[in-house]
Formats: sequence, structure tokens, C-alpha cells
Amino acid sequence: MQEGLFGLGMDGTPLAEGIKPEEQEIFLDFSDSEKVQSTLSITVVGASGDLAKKKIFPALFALYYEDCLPENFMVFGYARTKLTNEELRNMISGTLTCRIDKRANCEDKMEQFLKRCFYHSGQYNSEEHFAELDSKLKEKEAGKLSNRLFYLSIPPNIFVDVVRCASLKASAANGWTRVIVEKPFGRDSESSAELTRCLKQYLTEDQIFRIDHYLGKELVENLSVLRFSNLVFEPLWSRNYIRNVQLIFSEDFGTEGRGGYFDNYGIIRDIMQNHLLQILALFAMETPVSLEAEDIRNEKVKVLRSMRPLQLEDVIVGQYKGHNKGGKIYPGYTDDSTVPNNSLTPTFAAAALFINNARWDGVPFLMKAGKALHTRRAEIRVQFRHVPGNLYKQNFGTDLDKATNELVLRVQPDEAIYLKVNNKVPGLGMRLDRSDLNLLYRARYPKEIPDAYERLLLDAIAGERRLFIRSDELDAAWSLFTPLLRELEENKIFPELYPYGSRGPVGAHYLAAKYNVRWGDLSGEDSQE
Ligand SMILES: NC(=O)C1=CN([C@@H]2O[C@H](COP(=O)(O)OP(=O)(O)OC[C@H]3O[C@@H](n4cnc5c(N)ncnc54)[C@H](OP(=O)(O)O)[C@@H]3O)[C@@H](O)[C@H]2O)C=CC1
Ligand SMILES: O=C1O[C@H](COP(=O)(O)O)[C@@H](O)[C@H](O)[C@H]1O
Repeated sequence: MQEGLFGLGMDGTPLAEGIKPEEQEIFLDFSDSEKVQSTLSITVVGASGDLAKKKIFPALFALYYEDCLPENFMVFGYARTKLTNEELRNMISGTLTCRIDKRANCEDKMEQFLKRCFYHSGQYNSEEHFAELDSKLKEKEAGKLSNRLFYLSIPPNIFVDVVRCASLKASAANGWTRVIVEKPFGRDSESSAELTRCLKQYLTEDQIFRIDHYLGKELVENLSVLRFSNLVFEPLWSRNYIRNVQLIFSEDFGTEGRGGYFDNYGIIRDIMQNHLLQILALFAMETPVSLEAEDIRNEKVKVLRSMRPLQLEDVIVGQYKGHNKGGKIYPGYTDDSTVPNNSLTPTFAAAALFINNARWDGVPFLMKAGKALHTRRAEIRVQFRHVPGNLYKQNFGTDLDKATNELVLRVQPDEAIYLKVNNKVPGLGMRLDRSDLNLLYRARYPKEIPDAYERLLLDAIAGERRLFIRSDELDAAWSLFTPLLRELEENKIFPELYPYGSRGPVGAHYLAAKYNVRWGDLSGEDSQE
């Protein structure tokens, strides 16, 4: 069967506003009878869990709401918890939301969506239970050509069991079978390679969709557009003009409820090795031959392989401690009952990375990720070099860094792209200040931005792999972090404690200063803060 059987908007409704019919042909290259004669089932394995409830079911509903799912689709929840179809529907319905601009028929749509949701309770390592699931799927597929997508929203220690049982007992008989695998993909190079080896006993690489939901975020998708379709940026995109690049992730809450998982991984594996590194690769890669998935992934691998593995002296780690603010007590990381009292797991890390290629030689790429900080945000900051022989040097005082241009891509919240430029303050004198050229998404694009999981689910259904991680990318990513992680753990490096809700450990400033960098998010002169 052809890949990409289900394109977008199978019922012929426009995919999204602004897409012309002739453009839709790109996706809809199947006959009407094929559309009607085929079915898509999406089985969410681990349906009783946090991610399924918070993200996956709402994303599926949003796709249904936008008419992006094929005509004959159904959603199956699978987990050990005993639930009836009705109970699953009640559970899901509490988490569904409607698009702001189209609330009119939302209730009806929800009802129709929920009618397509079913549940099967089973063990994750039971071929028999997956065979039962298969029977239920077949019953609903009613002899039509079937395509099956499994979403593994479960802890990683059971990935292989599920893939074995699903592939042996519940693969599509005559359509495609694809599996979306959630992170973490292993804990280091060895475990990741072992996981891939085990998955490949049952699946081909083309069937495996390793998800990194940051790749589905609007601003991350836009990174390539910004670079490669604007003459003003790409020529500047190198060591010749860029002084440093900062990739910043912060959350204003701790590991609440996920301490058990988190303690085994820590912030470097949870955020840096995947989300921030993926953004770095997209940011720094060479121009791909085309927008085809393999061309883009080839370039990403090349960048990752050009990087030097992280050195301990280029990393600082931290862990949040309890804090009493305004009479409210914020718990420390080790106050979580699922976290050992003596845990050294970092909840914060800052690192300097380098790419040893002609474009980026010597440019520090600074990463910073932390939980329980003062704000929630994710952004990419590009600090440009000083203007050589700047005519206005005397207007800036001694701190020339304050006068350099900075491009900020705010991934979340409040998506925005802004460029800090020097400008004359209007008036008779000659005073300069740094102002922002600001593209604030909510002002420019009133339509609500889809959640990353919507885009990624849609891509997996369409067989589009561009935003999923290929196994060699994963290997390259782990190679950069594994020696460091091993050193941190073997040497029991003590994390610097920082108060819950603070700006993180001061060590992050020293690390940046070592490379003559100041964190842009803490400069205090960011008008966007
Ligand atoms: N939650 C999040 O925000 C994010 C999660 N992820 C990843 O997504 C996956 C799912 O996450 P999440 O929903 O939070 O996970 P949960 O801990 O909620 O687990 C999902 C389901 O798996 C089953 N389960 C849990 N622990 C075990 C176990 N030890 N053995 C067998 N089954 C178990 C439970 O279902 P039952 O008991 O009914 O079988 C549970 O409802 C994980 O790989 C996680 O790392 C990735 C990004 C963000
Ligand atoms: O993958 C993960 O991401 C979330 C943050 O995702 P966001 O889309 O809300 O920014 C993080 O909280 C979690 O620890 C991590 O596993």
C-alpha cells in the first residue's frame, strides 16, 4: 500500500484557511473511492496517563474539529486500567477544548468525536490482549483497507513489549502500520542503541516516528522559513556576524507529579539532549537540498556530528530547593515523596556547546534549561557582533555589548520574533536607544496557534517524517551528551542549589562569562519581558 494514504482533509473540506484547491492536490492524490474505502485507527497506548489526557486526545479532537482527519477514523485507548468506552469518553471529554474562533458547533463536534473513541483494557506484554484489540479494530474496520497508528504514551521500559505485541498481533493486514514513540529514547548512547535495535526487530525505520514535540512548535517550524526565505538573515547566519546563540528553556513549576520519572533522567536528558539540541540543529544546519524529510534530517545529522562532545567544565548543574515566598511554601525537588532525599539529579543545567565547522567555529551555543524558575518560557536568542568602527560608539558608553543587535525567537509563551536595533531617540539631541522591531504573533495572526501535537500527529498520519527523529540523529545526539552524563553521575557532581521561583544558580552566569556572553533573558533591559 502506498505511504501517505491519508492526506489531509480526506472528505474534501479545505485543509485550513488560505489553502487553495490546487495546493491541496499535493496531499489528496487518492481517488474518492479509496478515501471512503479505507480506515484509520489511532491507538493511544497508555490512554489512562497524563500525556494522553493532557495532549494526545485534545490534539486528536482539534484535528477532527478542523476536518483534518480522514472520513473513517477511530481512536482506541489501550491501558491496564479497566475502563468502559463510556468511562474513557467521560475522561477525555473533560480535557477537550474548542478553537476560540469557532465555538458555535463545538458541543456537537465533541459528541461526534467521542462516539469514535473506544477503549480496550490489556497488559502491555500480552500478545493475547493485543490480539483482542486487533479483533475489535477489525470489527470497526469492516473489511475496508486499514491503516493503523499506535501512539506509545507509556513509560519507556515497556516500549519494546508493546511494539512486539502490537506488531505481531495488531498490525494492519492490508494498509500501513506506524508507531509514534515518545521520549525518552534511552538514557545514553548504549541504551538508546539497544532500544532502536529492539524496536527494529519488529518495525522498519520508516514505521518508527520518534517524536520530539518541540519540533512541532510553530516558532521552531518557522526557523527554516525565517532563515532560508529572507535575504536579510541567511547571509548573517555564521561566525562572521553572530557572536553567540542562546537556547533557553524555563518552567515556573517543579517536577510536580513526575518526580519518579524525572529523577531517573534529569534536566539534561529531559530537555537539553532532545528539545534544545533539535532546535540547535535546525538553527545551525546548512541549507538542505530540498524540504524533503531526508534532506533536512541529513543536514541535521551533519551538524550534530560536527559538534564536540560536552565537557564537564562547560556545564553547570543545579537543583531547586524549597522556598518560602509571601507566606507560601514552595517545595524543594527532594521534598517530592517520589524523589530520594539524597538525589543529585539536576533540575537545572547550563552548557556551552561548539560546532567545529567552517560556519560556526568558535561561536558558543549556550543552552540553559531549568524547572521551578521565575518564569515559563522557551526562546532562541541570537546575539550579533559589534559594528566595526561604529560611528556612534561614544553614544553607547563603555558597554558595547548593549549596543549589538539581538534577534529573539520566542517559542512560548506569546510567540514572537523581535529584533533589537539601535535607534535615535526622537528629538533635537543625538541620543540612541535599543528598540524592538517586533512581530508579535497574537497581534499579527489572530487565529489560535495549533498545539505541537496536532501538527505531529497529522504528519505521522500523512507519513511525513520531516519533524521526527531518525535513528542516526538520535545516535549523534547521544554521543554528545553521554560522556558528560557519565562523568556527572560517576563523580557524583553536587548540583548548585537555587530557590524555587528564582532565576537559577549563579554558576550559569560564570559559565556564560567564561565565553564573554551575558544571558539575554536576564539582561534586565528586555522590553519584552
Ligand atoms: N506527561 C508529559 O507531559 C510528557 C510525557 N512524555 C513521555 O510520554 C510518555 C507517557 O507519559 P505520561 O503520560 O506522563 O506517563 P504516565 O506515567 O502517566 O504513564 C502512562 C500510562 O502508562 C501506564 N504505566 C505507568 N507506569 C507504568 C509502569 N511502571 N508499568 C506499566 N505501565 C505503566 C499507566 O497506565 P495503566 O496503569 O492504566 O496501564 C499510565 O496511565 C512517557 O514516555 C513520558 O516520558 C513526554 C513529554 C511530556
Ligand atoms: O518533554 C517535556 O516537555 C515538557 C515541556 O513541554 P512544553 O510544551 O509544555 O514546553 C516538560 O515539562 C517535561 O518535563 C518534558 O518531559
